[in-house]
Amino acid sequence: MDVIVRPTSELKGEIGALSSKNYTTRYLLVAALAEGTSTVHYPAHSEDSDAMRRCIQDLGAVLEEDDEKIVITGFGRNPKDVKELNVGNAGAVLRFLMAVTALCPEVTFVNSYPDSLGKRPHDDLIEALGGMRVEIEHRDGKLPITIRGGNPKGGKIKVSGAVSSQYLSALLFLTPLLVEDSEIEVLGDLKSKVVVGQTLEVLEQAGIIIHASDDYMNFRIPGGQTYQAKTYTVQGDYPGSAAILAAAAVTKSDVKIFRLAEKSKQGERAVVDVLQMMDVPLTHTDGTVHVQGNGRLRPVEFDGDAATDAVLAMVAAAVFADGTSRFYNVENLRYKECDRITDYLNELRKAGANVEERQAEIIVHGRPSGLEGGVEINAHYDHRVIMALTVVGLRCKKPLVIKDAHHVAKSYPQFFDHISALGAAVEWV
Ligand SMILES: O=C(O)C1=C[C@@H](OP(=O)(O)O)[C@@H](O)[C@H](O)C1
Ligand SMILES: C=C(OP(=O)(O)O)C(=O)O
Repeated sequence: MDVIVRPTSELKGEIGALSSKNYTTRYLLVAALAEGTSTVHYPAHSEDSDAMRRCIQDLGAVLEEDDEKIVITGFGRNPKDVKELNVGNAGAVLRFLMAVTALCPEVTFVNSYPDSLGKRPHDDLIEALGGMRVEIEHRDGKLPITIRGGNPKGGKIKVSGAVSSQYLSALLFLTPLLVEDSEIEVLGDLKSKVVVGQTLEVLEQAGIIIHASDDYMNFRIPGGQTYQAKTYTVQGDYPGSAAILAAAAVTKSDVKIFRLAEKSKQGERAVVDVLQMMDVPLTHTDGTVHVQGNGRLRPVEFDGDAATDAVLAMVAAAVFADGTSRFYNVENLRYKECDRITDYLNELRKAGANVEERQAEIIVHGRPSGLEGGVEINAHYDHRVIMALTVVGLRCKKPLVIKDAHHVAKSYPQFFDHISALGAAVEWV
């Protein structure tokens, strides 16, 4: 399904933030790894969180849910001997479960999104697991992937963090369950380092002990641990809310988003600071971000690795700034649902934006007078491209048609409902 985004000058109203995708996937997983019954309040409902829900059920967790919570009885360190798992298009879910299914005799992860997740690399995790007595069959580091485990070993483990932090997080979920102690050394750079903080926070809440160096490059994990059954509450999601905040920043607006904790470990919380640096009038108190935009923005320079899933939304805002913005240290955006540098900038250019790419940088020459628009946008299966181009469409002179906009449901199925409730002229066709 496609969406038409028509020029919209004003946004007004209040919404509750969607629930965090990254915390939901983590809480569901630690609940499944626990022996006993855990409760997750306010879980996200999106394709990615549903993928984790489906897979842990396939692996033997028992779930009961109502509108507000999921009650999960875990399988502990004994997942069911399942033959096949389908994670949809969810990268983090795939990587976390590639590690956890090392406890199973043989599981194949199918390739249901050949043009998106099917193109993403998993070599660094495959290599690390390979050194842990796990045999892996794969197509050049990509899906479909078969994991033959059963009795993985700990000890000294090395993993590269240069492409994704998800490989390290995956090993942090698995290693506490191993018989022996483990030491994980991260090789090269560690990208999206802040997300590892979310993994450690959740592991600690689940009663797991991990000794981490301050720079997250070395870890000591005692073996033989048990995940405890607990009650968790999922916080609001900054990466999805970043798109709504960017939309409020590029229009004349009076928009409030509730449930965005000031003290969150989500790196994308930085979107609030970045918009402030861009002179967008806003306040952030008691978990509410209140934007009173006037459509005028100053350019900004920002290390995007600190807020990886909000970069596209911030770039969309910078498209209308009165000068040149630069988002650097963002190479790993190339290894997401699409190449979020080349593919995304091509779509922005179609709409009329003046943008340049480097291997690890996005440069935006702002056009405060707005863009021409009047074109069709290829979503590249990417929810964040869809949301960012919606922001841009609000300030195009002619409508943008976003093809296959239903892929927004990967993280934020209610996105178009929320933005239209604020007054954006968007329509499904
Ligand atoms: O661990 C996680 O849940 C995630 C880690 C990040 O990926 P990378 O570490 O690959 O950048 C982020 O972009 C993704 O949306 C979710
Ligand atoms: C990249 C993302 O997710 P994943 O890596 O889990 O597919 C995202 O949500 O933007």
